[in-house]
Amino acid sequence: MLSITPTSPSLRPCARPRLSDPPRPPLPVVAAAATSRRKRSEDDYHATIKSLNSKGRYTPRKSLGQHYMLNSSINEALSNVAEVEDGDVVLEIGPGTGSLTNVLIDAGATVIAIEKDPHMAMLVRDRFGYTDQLVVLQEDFTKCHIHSHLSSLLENKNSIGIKPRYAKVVSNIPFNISTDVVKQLLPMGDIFSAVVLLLQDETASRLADCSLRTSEYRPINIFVNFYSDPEYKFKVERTNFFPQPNVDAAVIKFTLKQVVDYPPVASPKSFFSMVNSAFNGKRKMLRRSLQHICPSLEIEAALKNVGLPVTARPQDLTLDDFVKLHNLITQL
Ligand SMILES: C[S@@+](CC[C@H](N)C(=O)[O-])C[C@H]1O[C@@H](n2cnc3c(N)ncnc32)[C@H](O)[C@@H]1O
Repeated sequence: MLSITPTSPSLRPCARPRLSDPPRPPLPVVAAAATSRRKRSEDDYHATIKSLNSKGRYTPRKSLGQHYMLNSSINEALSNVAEVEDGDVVLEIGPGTGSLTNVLIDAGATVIAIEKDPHMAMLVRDRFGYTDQLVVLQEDFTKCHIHSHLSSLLENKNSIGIKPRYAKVVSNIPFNISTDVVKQLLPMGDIFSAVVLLLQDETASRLADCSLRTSEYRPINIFVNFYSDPEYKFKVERTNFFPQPNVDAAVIKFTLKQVVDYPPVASPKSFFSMVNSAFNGKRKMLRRSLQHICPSLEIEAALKNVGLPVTARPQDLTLDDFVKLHNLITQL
């Protein structure tokens, strides 16, 4: 006989939307999702609305990119892409109502969640008050000292009695801080092994697939490939969020390189300064845009040495080419 429990999503007492609720979005679609590890989904549309109403704050804040995930299978897929397992330490940026946090805690992780909105920080603290697997910091991620927060957690033994060597990042972040998040986290291969993010689809595609000689090829592509191996995982339709954004999203995984595996440059700072100068004069040939580093003739000789034409422009160079060029012209 079929037994129905109060936890069946469609029968929970909170499942009735208020009259003020916006129309229910169409059935969410995920282009690809990993196998679900949990038996039930708690954070659907009704649960999200109930959660927002519970603190007397129903209207999501656009300035904070508050688009809440309504599809637990996508949260499961994010966790699976990061291979979150018992004893992991996971950083979550912007937990919101805690739908992804719920899945991460369920997978056995200790989560450090950084939430800028004080109401949402309070909400998520209340929701998971029963467990010591969650630390909530009410801070702006772009301004916080993430390294020191994480290092102290990694020094402790985890729930299965070992000290985890690396933490992971798993987050559905506000689209407007994507670049800041990527720039801040990717060079942290000393504390993170993987960074799995739900980003705007177009941004995820641009970061994962950088084709030479296109207008999308930018210094950020050199940066991403210097510090990580990026992989576009799957597209997430906009109908999966409340409120619905104007664009689709996608999951991207950055497997972080450890410091010993970074391309061999004497100083990443001087390397990226050269790359930025090269792209600042995008239509200019490198023999002109890098003239402030050394004379044109020497740049031409270095380009030939790398196997490139003397007329090369920044969008013609791979990461490897940039590394060779940098090492040649800065060691002259
Ligand atoms: C796209 S929502 C995702 C919420 C939740 N993770 C989910 O999947 O439903 C982004 C969350 O990030 C928070 N947020 C926005 N800017 C932030 C910042 N600079 N630092 C930390 N959290 C931020 C927002 O308040 C919001 O809760």
